[in-house]
Amino acid sequence: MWKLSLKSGASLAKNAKLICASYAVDSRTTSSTATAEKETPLIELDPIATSPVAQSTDNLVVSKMPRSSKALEVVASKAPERSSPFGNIPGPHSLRLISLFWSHVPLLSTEFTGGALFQVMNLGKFFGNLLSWGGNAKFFQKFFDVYGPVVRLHGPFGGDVVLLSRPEHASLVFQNEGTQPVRACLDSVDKYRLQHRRLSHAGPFLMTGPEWEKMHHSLEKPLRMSPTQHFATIDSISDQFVERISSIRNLQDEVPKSFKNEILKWCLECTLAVALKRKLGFVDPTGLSHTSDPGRILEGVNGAIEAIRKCEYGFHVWKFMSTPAWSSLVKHCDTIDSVLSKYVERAQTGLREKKDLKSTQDLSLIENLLLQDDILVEDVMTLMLDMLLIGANATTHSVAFLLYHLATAPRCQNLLYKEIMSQPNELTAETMKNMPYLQACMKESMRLSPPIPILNRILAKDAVIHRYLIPKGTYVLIAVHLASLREEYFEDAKKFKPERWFAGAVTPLAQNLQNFASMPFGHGPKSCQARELAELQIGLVISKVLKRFVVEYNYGTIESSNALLAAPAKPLNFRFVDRVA
Ligand code: HEM
Repeated sequence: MWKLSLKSGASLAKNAKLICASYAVDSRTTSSTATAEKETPLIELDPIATSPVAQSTDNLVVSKMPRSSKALEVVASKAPERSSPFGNIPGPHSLRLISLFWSHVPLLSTEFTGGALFQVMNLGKFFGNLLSWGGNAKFFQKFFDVYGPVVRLHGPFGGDVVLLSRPEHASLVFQNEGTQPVRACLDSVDKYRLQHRRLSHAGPFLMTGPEWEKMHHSLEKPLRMSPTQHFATIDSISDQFVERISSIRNLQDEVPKSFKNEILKWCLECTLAVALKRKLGFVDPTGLSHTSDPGRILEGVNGAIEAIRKCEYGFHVWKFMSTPAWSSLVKHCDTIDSVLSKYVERAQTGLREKKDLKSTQDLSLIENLLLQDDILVEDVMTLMLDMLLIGANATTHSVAFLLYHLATAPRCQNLLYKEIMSQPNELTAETMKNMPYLQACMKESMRLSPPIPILNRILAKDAVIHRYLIPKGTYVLIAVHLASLREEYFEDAKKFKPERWFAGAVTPLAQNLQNFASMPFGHGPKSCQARELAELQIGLVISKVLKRFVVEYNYGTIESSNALLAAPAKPLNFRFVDRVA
């Protein structure tokens, strides 16, 4: 059905070869950087070995992220004989000065440097515009433009941060992460749970080691089953959302500027429907009362996200004294917790009353977890909070950006509409798998606007990256958004071109590189556990919306905001025009 542009494939294949050369050079031992550029690659990568796992849908294939790349493993096994010491990695002097100053203050940790980095971005004017805030996650590019592909930010006590963006460098970090990778994030949430609430664990996003593995394992089956198990509920919530769009439009068919909140309500309803197996009424056609349970959760989620952003992206003073942002975080997380605890108690009572429980098939996600001996009730609570704060917000932003990209690419919107109309009237989890253009649109939108634009890891082992020896324990930030916008990996990188994801559009080798250049759901054992659920929710709601409306956006370009969770930086006053039958 869909034909592919092999022209772009040829050019990407050429780029892929160049990048292969750079893998080889990175992992080799050379004393001179100058001669390295001229050397031929040590290893010719086998395109078959590097072919990504592919998901076949008739004659169309949309490539999936490979769990690990054999080609990259081969490269990693070539141990370097010589490398440049960590201290040689270039980085900004202004941050070095700041770190010296702050090292006199008895606080901080590695995350301080991350916090300072974002703080300094806001103060960019004091640093000759070098660090000026670009309005979105692309600000890292300024560091790479000045210091090259590997940048070191100096931490006060040696807890330095290394910035990376190239896929070949990211892949080396992932190869070194082992079976229990460590992701450093959200110290404020960590403190709220472990110190303020005195819980035993910090939640699936923040946990590490064997405790994380246990939680991860417990979540695996219920999350894998949830797209089929809860399809009908998500389907009906999405129908309600379409009705809500219809009812909140003005005479010009535009929805209010606060439309993102409407998407969030749809998403919270879907997320809690999976968690609790009940609808709470977020997408009520008559609107939401502030005092209702869904109203309080919505306010709590919006408030908590804003408070976490303030805590994480400033100096971490809240670690030592209460600040307004910290108090707000506590207040909003407590609110969500108090509402949700009621539902968890009901689930516990319900389980006690259920006699002869033969199958877990019909249980909600939290019932599934409550039945497991080694999962505490407080773990279930933190999981739900993580799902609402991080999962639901990431899904909301993905829907918002996909609507925007389709609105500004009418040709693609039209092709997708045709694919939707070629499906049976009632969509199912199975028929949705047979919608390759929809899948390609989702992939392309998340490439251009990933909801989580920066991945991070604490290095589990020493690694040689770009011939620098980076020690175990270093905090590494990977600006995945930047890689996905580079021409070496994606021709016409800034354009929305879903067709680029079809099998055969590029060589398998180039496709493998693209997969490491665009990682919206992360990579490896710590990658997103709810990817299939999130993709189903997004695909279903977009299909329903496009079936009913033509979507337009008339207010220019929407960039991503500068945040851990990248949100659309402008109001989403889309125009939804009824399709003429
Ligand atoms: C489009 C929506 C979503 C995106 C783009 C997304 C993306 C991500 C990313 C980038 C990570 C970190 C990966 C890494 O460090 O390698 C992650 C982790 C995770 N996500 Fe998602 N996510 C989405 C929706 C959801 C939803 C709806 C849920 C829950 C219902 C969820 C549950 C999780 C969990 C539990 C983890 C932690 C996995 C672990 O560390 O064991 N995500 N997600």
